[in-house]
Amino acid sequence: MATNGTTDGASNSTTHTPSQRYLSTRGEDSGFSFEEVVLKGLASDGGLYIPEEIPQAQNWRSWKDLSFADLAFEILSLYISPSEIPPQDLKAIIDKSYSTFRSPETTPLVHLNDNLYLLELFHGPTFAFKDVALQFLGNLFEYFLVRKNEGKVGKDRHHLTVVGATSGDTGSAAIYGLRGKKDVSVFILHPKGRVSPIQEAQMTTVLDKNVHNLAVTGTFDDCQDIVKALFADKDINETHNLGAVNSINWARILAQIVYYFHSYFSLVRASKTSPPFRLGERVRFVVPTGNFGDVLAGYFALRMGLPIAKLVIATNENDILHRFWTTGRYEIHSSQGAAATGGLATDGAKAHEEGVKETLSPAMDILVSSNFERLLWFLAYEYAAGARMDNEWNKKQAGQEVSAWLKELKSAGGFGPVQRDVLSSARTDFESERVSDSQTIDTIKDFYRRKGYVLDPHSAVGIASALRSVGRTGPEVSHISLSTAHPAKFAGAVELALKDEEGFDFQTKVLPAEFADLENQEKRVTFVENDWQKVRELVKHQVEEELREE
Ligand SMILES: Cc1ncc(COP(=O)(O)O)c(C=O)c1O
Ligand SMILES: N[C@@H](CCOP(=O)(O)O)C(=O)O
Repeated sequence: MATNGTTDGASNSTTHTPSQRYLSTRGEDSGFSFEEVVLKGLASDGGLYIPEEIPQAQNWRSWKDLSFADLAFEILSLYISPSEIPPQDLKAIIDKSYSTFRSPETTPLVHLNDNLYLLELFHGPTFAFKDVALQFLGNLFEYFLVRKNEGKVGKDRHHLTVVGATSGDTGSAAIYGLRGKKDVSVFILHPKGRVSPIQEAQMTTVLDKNVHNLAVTGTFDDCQDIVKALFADKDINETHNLGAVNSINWARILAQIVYYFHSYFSLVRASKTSPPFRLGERVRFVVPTGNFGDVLAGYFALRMGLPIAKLVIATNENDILHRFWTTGRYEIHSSQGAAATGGLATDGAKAHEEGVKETLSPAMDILVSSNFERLLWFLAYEYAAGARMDNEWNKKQAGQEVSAWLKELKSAGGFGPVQRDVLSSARTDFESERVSDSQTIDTIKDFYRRKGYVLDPHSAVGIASALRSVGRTGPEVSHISLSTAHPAKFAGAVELALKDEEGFDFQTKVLPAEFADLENQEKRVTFVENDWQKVRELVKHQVEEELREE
């Protein structure tokens, strides 16, 4: 049972509905409040937090004409008890979070052709979909800290030490969500030399005292492992109140559910087909996927009752998820690759070096997708529920099964094949695609030639997958493909695809004014080895310095 935070397990059970109480995917912890879950990030048993129940959006049809912020309020209220955040406060946090977006619709839907639509998620401060959740999470952290620290001074104040790993986009979105905020230090680890120059500049040119960029000699998975090792370390956890900005933090997933509903309603309003798309009709969403956070939010929307026919997972050549949906095995290396190298690599760092491919969609160059664990829990729960009606027993079983799978992933580099019913249940809601770099380039070219539209490489992975999906369903099924970043963030891939196109000029056609001088500005970054204990000491030292200067 939860013991810290503003509410305890006992009072939670009376003031919070089951969808407003949280448990760990590894089964040991339950009964947490939203505030506890947001501030802790990762459960102490190493699991991820999920709501005890997914709420039904009974009135979803009546939300059709709501603004993005009003819709967010309706959806978030199902997961956050008013006894924790009073409705007027939640509304104010949401309004503040989306006031920084450049588009009045926040996440506009663009018609590409026939029944194919692109959901532009990059109109926030850092031009990536991460802003949707991280503007909200930054304001949420601030809200909780102000409340915790009321009337407190000096060492009595609760100081949050945020640690996050990034392959480029989460880092800058988190930094823009938290820069200059009181009582928070932010440490962002990125793989040195493996993020795009604009992404690197977006992060390292922020010179606020509470922002620390660490360039790690390694891959994104190494950075993610360091973050998880810090969360698992009692020492720093007890002294530094670690907080998470990666999608291991439940608030990230929660905020992303909103744009599935919002884009569905935009489609109803702006349908270009005859007969038009009607409220209640089912749609397919296609999601460029790395850490499985974005598409998991779609799964929650589906389970809440939004008519989603399928969620299509679009991976690049780092295709662990596509291989799972194809074979039922979740393995860092494909069995073929393992055979070639004499077996599965069991050393984490070595597995990452050998396994991750550098692609033209670098933000998705991820070997192990952390949020997949959350889906595994729901799959394991359904499997258990098929055999027994006892809800509590089923939850326990699900936690144990997830723990066993994750243990095997760690020790043997993979697990599976999972039970046939588990795989078929995964296939009911999801399909998967793998898109190569050359297909990514062809898609960017093709859409520029046909529509004059410049896709970023991640969104192009989505569109290439969407076209395959349309090939299976026929053109009568509507598809919404998520556009996860502005093309200017990935100049290399975009120029490679379009440099020979007549009249194409990156500076005038793609680059927003906000990026024009970014790379020439003063930067601050610390280089670190791929060693979590060294990172721990650095974090401690820099927080101490920061607090001393206050
Ligand atoms: C531009 C871009 N597209 C897609 C993704 C994949 O999203 P997710 O990790 O939520 O699957 C990321 C990073 O996570 C990203 O930065
Ligand atoms: N692509 C991400 C990787 C981190 O994923 P997250 O969604 O778990 O924060 C990035 O751009 O950093």
